Amino acid sequence: MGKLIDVSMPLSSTVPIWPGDTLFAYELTWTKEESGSVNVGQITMSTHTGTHIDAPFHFDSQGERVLELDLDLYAGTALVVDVSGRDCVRPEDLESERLDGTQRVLLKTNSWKDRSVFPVRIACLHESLAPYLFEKGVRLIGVDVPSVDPLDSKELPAHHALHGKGIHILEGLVLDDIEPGKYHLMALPLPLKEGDGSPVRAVLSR
Ligand SMILES: Nc1ccccc1C(=O)C[C@H](N)C(=O)O
Ligand SMILES: [Zn+2]
Ligand SMILES: [Zn+2]
Repeated sequence: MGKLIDVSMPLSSTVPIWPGDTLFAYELTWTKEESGSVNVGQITMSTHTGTHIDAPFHFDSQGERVLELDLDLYAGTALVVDVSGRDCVRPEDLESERLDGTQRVLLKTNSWKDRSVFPVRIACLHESLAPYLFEKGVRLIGVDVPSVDPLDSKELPAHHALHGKGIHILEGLVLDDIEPGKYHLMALPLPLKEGDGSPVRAVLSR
């Protein structure tokens, strides 16, 4: 396996968050001077900050929580596909790709240009993508935007359609410098027992 390429958003007080959601904060509970031995930090954040996964519980109250998710979903071969320029990604946009046998597909929409602010508009996934990807054997879909649905959607058709086909969701990847093609992905969630989502450190290697 080659060198790891980081495709995660750095977490700091300036990381853009979903409007109205909890701001990211890191602070020291005790400085080395105060404790006499060590600096000890604490973090406060929404589970949907930066590069993260959605557990089905995020949009389905009966759905699985983070700790119940199969870790194998988040580690293994992944195909990076360039779908930039599409408003809504549909099966025909993926027809020329060799998806068969790829359990993980990462879509490079290039629609979140300024990572210092939360986007106003992003490319989304059409719900018909779910049965198409399912037929191809895909189990994880990753995107370079904060959501697989339009930002103002309440019904979340893509989230539900993907979940209905057992396809899990990874959001907020940084794919700007990644050439389309086949990689090895690792993006493991934290072992949050009741979590509806989790930040991940997502990496690719050739
Ligand atoms: N963090 C939020 C706060 C309030 C309302 C929605 C969200 C979301 O993250 C939903 C989004 N559909 C998502 O893809 O995860
Ligand atoms: Zn999310
Ligand atoms: Zn989501």
